[in-house]
Amino acid sequence: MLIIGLTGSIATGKSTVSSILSSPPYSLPIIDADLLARKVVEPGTAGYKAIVNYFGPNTPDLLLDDPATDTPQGQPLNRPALGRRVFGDTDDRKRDRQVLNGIIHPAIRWEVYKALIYHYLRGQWAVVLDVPLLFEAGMDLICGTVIVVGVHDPAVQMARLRARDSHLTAEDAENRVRSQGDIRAKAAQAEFRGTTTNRGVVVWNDSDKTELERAVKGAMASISASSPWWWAWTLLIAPPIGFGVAAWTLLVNFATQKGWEKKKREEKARL
Ligand SMILES: CC(C)(COP(=O)(O)OP(=O)(O)OC[C@H]1O[C@@H](n2cnc3c(N)ncnc32)[C@H](O)[C@@H]1O)[C@@H](O)C(=O)NCCC(=O)NCCS
Ligand SMILES: Nc1ncnc2c1ncn2[C@@H]1O[C@H](COP(=O)(O)OP(=O)(O)OP(=O)(O)O)[C@@H](O)[C@H]1O
Repeated sequence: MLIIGLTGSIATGKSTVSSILSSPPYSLPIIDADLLARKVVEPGTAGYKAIVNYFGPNTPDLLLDDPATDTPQGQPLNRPALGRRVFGDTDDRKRDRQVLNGIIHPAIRWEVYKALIYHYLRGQWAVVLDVPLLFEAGMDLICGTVIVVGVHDPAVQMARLRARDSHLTAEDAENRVRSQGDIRAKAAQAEFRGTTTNRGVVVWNDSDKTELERAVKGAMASISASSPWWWAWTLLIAPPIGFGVAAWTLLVNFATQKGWEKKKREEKARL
């Protein structure tokens, strides 16, 4: 089964690409990290308790004060309030973001592995792993292909973000955009994996949605040509081959990650 990592920056169009890929003619299953990130912090979970313990004492509006949303396990998190604590580029925000990531990411990873096993056993030829922080969380390691969805103009990205999330102030939106790495760096990292082998694909989403659909169609034509459905069935029917291929993918991705880190270090040293 081919694992297609789908990433980008905030509001660059990952979910839009996800919904294209989940519809015909592709009809691929989607594992959405943003949804899992919500599931693992529902009232009563270990993630919820850790967040309330750490952020509760100095975030008075951390929990929703609305009887309609209360659960027997407690009041749900007030996500915009938590967002204001962790998005931004001051040292405090960065530290708090690291703490939140440390609580949520291991739980998301576990949910992702369970979902991957489920789709593998169902004989899917490919599955889409929609993870905004795919590279940052090191999840590119398990992907056969990584698609980065990017927008060249930050003003377009900001306008789409504010049109979609109208509850965010201009400052909240700025802080969210600044909390993510530069999209050009993510695109370069995908290209470094190898565009000719389809291990890394960049889809630019600067124009309208019809243009985006066309770009996705082009990308999927070459990805599916290099990983046909009968290959997924071979991997399922012959588990030793499946495990061998998975181990090989991990090894190649690990070497690529190390190569990328070395390149970044050398570039930094030259400055
Ligand atoms: C801070 C939270 C509560 C804000 O929730 P809210 O509903 O307002 O936003 P939502 O979850 O829809 O996120 C919107 C976008 O923000 C970006 N984003 C989310 N978390 C992070 C993060 N830790 N660092 C950088 N960008 C992030 C992503 O592009 C995401 O798609 C929430 O984003 C969260 O729990 N983040 C930590 C978990 C995480 O890293 N999620 C991303 C999946 S890997
Ligand atoms: N090509 C496009 N033209 C116009 N609007 C677009 C285009 N692509 C996406 N959008 C809109 O921009 C907004 C952000 O897109 P989307 O939700 O897909 O981004 P995302 O990368 O998944 O965001 P997030 O990181 O916040 O989850 C949505 O309202 C979407 O409908």
